[in-house]
Amino acid sequence: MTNSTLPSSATNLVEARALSFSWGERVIYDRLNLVIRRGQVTGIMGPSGTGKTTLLKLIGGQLIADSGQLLLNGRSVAEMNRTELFAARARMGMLFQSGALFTDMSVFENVAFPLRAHTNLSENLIRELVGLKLEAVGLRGTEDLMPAELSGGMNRRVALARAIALDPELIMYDEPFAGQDPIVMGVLVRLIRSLRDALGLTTVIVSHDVTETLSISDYVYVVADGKVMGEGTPEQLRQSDSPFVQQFLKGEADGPVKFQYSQLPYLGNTSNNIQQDAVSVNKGKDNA
Ligand SMILES: Nc1ncnc2c1ncn2[C@@H]1O[C@H](COP(=O)(O)OP(=O)(O)OP(=O)(O)O)[C@@H](O)[C@H]1O
Repeated sequence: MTNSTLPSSATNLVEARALSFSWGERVIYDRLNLVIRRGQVTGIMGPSGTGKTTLLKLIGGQLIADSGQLLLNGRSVAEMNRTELFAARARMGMLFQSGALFTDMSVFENVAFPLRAHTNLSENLIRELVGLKLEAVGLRGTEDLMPAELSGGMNRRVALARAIALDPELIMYDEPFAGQDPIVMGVLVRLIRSLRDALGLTTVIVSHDVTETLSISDYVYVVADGKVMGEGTPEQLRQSDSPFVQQFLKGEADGPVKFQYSQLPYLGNTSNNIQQDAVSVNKGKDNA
């Protein structure tokens, strides 16, 4: 088979094809196209509220597109049954912004949690694997500590060890640097990169921390107004002549990117608005 006849899933673990998604009246994605290439670190950047977390939920099959497709290993997430979705999710590690550990469980139990939920491994093997994952994030020996005894940065690293417990093929980080001091940020940048290098982990980072995301990514999408406004290697993006991209990279408040919550006119806190919010929250598209 020549390269041109290979299916796109040979190189692309995830593909969004003309993907549209709205919360109520609010359009989050309007025929979005992007790919997550195997073994690469892909950064997805955009102003707050553009729908970066929503995209991770679409990839994880917790939300389903209104139209277009979200392909995982060449298969449409919308067409997977519950068993297939459960299996696909077991191959994904997610590190959410809150990075929440179970506060009433030790570090060991936190990292062991996905192993217990998804496998029938013996207690000895679980102990071995938890040790290896903690080693990978530089925290071997912390097994018996409780989350409250750890610093914020250590908490995040334990959450990372938990996210890689099942040797995922894809790991997704939602704002991994948010609220961390520069030293912890540096540690996380190196850790994310070294996990990619050591395990060949396909990695997605959604973030609005420009410097860190550009320093870590092989390929970056800048998303705003439901579309890809710019894409390329970090170097290509820095040289982009798109005003959107330049405004975003430089963190300027004035320019083509609107840094406001909603493009709908402000109507005051009327009961209509409250009803509208309730409708979008209850829209029932959650597939979790
Ligand atoms: N369950 C929901 N019901 C209604 N609207 C929602 C829901 N979840 C998210 N939204 C809206 O969708 C938009 C995108 O949210 P999302 O969390 O994906 O953005 P984001 O880019 O990750 O933002 P941030 O960078 O601030 O975390 C926001 O305007 C948000 O209010």
